[in-house]
Amino acid sequence: MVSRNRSQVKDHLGSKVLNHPELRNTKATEYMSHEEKYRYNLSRATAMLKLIDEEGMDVNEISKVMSHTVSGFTTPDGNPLAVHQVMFVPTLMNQADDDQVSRWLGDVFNGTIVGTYAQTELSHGTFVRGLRTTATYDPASRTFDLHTPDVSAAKWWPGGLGTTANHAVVMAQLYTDGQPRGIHPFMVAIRDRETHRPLPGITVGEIGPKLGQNTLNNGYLLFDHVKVPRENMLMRNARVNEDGSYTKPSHQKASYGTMVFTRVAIALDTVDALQIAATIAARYSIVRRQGEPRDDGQEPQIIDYQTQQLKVLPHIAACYVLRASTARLWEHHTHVTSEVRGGDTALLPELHATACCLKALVTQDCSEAIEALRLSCGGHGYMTASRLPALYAYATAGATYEGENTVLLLQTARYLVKQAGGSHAPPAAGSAVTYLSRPADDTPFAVGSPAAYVAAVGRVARGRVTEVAAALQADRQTMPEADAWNQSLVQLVAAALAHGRYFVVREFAEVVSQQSSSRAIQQMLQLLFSVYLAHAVSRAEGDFITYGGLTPSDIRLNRRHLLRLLAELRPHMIPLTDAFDLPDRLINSTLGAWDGDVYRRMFEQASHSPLNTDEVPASFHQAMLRSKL
Ligand SMILES: CCCCCCCCCCCCCCCCCCCCCCCCCC(=O)SCCNC(=O)CCNC(=O)[C@H](O)C(C)(C)COP(=O)(O)OP(=O)(O)OC[C@H]1O[C@@H](n2cnc3c(N)ncnc32)[C@H](O)[C@@H]1OP(=O)(O)O
Ligand SMILES: Cc1cc2nc3c(=O)[nH]c(=O)nc-3n(C[C@H](O)[C@H](O)[C@H](O)COP(=O)(O)OP(=O)(O)OC[C@H]3O[C@@H](n4cnc5c(N)ncnc54)[C@H](O)[C@@H]3O)c2cc1C
Repeated sequence: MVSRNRSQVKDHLGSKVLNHPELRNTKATEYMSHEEKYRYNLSRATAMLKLIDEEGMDVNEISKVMSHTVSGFTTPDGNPLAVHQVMFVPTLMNQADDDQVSRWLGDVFNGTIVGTYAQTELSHGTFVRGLRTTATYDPASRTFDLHTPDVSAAKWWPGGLGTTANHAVVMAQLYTDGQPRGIHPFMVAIRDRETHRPLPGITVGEIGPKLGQNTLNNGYLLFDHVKVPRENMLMRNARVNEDGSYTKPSHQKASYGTMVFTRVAIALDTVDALQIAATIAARYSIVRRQGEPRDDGQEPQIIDYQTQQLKVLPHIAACYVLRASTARLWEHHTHVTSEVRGGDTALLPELHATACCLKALVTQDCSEAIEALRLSCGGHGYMTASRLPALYAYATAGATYEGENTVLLLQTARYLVKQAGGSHAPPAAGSAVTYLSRPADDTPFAVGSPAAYVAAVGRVARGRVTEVAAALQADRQTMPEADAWNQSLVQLVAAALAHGRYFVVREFAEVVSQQSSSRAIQQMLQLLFSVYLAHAVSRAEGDFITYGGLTPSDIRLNRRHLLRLLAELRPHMIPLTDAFDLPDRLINSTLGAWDGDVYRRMFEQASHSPLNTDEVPASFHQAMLRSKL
């Protein structure tokens, strides 16, 4: 048992979620059927929406409340209204014009309209320009004809589409005046508001079981020449006039804006999943004792094994570092979005590049970390009731949806090599890429100096980007662009990740230096930062020798330094995870409860297995005896 002051849910919104009359009583969902799970998660997601509405929350508050969706409390098997909340509503708010907003938003907020974001098709997800659903404008009837040419162009994946939504923002190839105009968003009613039956010309349903998040309610959707009024194309950016004439958007990728927002939201949100996993593994690692008894006669706590410290502690440091940098990205996104709404798109390319690489870096790091934390809990980490499998399934989905990570890193790399080659508009003041046009920071490497580590991370990023930019430039002289690009793909991805790492550590260095409320807190942040940096070097030693200016001797020193830092961090592990302030009901894990009463909880959860209801289950007589085993 652990004795310390119990952490409280200080956060007002968090306690509103936990104590909401329709949410506070939870049920175990493991043994429910697919349909029962969906009904349970949907009713809880609806209660959350009502809460958001009753409280009149702004986007920051919504993001806080939504962050509970990853927990085992609100919608433990996936939130069927997540895409409504995180993509459909933001798309209307940012891509519909003022008239359209006033036409639809009332019904959205009173729950009459429930939507999804229908972009991906069976045969195209990544290559958005290749989508094949068409929206052909007819000036005579002032309608668009929405059509799915064949089954490979069926929409496939949209969350909430399966059985929940009655509307969709559909991304389709626009044709006006016989000309293709590219991908544009359309507001389309897909089910009757009263009966919920699919409307004429619409085929819709759910796609089937997945690795996780099975109540996200992903669906398919086909159109058979469905007529949509002209006023239903979202017209804040591009316009189609009554006569079919077309007005271009202010930025060619304006219609991709929702994706940028969601990438930022996913980066922020995946750190929540890591915080939960880190809390579970930290608590379990002090409760679990196993091995040859020590002098005090007790078997050792597993956290006192050096290998266990390496499996757990760097990920606690990562929670702090990634939380800070994703929060900064969220603020930056809010700023740039308001500029774009005012017609100034100058900051959009860099926001896109940063959102792409942070979404990729964070989801990759968090899913690897959650898997390491699951393994750190041995056999019991494999139990569903530990919650670690679901957290992994959640985080790893983030590596695919909203832009597959490799593809997003290549978007960032495209921006970086253009910056390095001077073929892009120069970066604005405060840009994250100015380091590419300056001489490398030659601060000598020294273990124990976070500033020296940050400089080395910067040299790796700079070295990676300039090297691949030069290789690409050389290849372009001898082969077609697509071949030259393909020739450098692996190095481009590495360059974008190195740039992302540099962004993250610079942001955290600033957070540490600005922290002035308490010396003790600053020292703790410095220790966490040192662990993160030493671990980052240990994971990419080759890069730090090749580009970062470290010698083999520095590498050896860093390995020892990291292990010393872990031993220094170990006594603070529980306060550092308690500080995430995650109540037991949100964590919902047999291994990660605050009181450490692991074994009793494990037995308690086993008692729910339907196979334990009867001493001899009916299946014994029906299957085993009959087959004469
Ligand atoms: C008050 C109330 C408020 C209410 C508000 C409520 C708010 C609530 C808030 C709550 C939030 C908090 C809680 C969160 C909970 C999360 C739970 C998650 C649950 C689960 C959700 C699951 C969701 C998952 C959903 C999905 O998965 S939805 C599908 C996502 N699908 C993809 O992501 C496809 C990827 N593919 C591409 O994005 C493109 O295909 C492609 C690769 C870019 C190539 O695009 P292409 O058109 O070929 O362009 P290029 O030729 O490569 O580039 C040409 C030029 O354009 C440039 N450029 C390309 N892009 C862009 C871009 N964007 N922007 C700008 N520029 C761009 C490029 O830099 C280049 O510039 P240049 O170099 O020329 O200067
Ligand atoms: C849980 C979940 C929820 C989702 N929700 C939604 C939703 O609400 N709405 C929606 O519209 N979609 C949704 N999606 C779809 C999702 O956005 C796509 O699956 C994702 O964008 C990846 O696209 P893809 O499936 O075409 O992958 P592919 O592009 O087919 O990826 C396969 C492989 O090809 C590689 N590859 C592809 N293109 C390139 C390239 N140019 N260069 C190098 N490598 C490349 C990738 O790196 C990857 O290794 C969801 C997906 C999941 C898993």
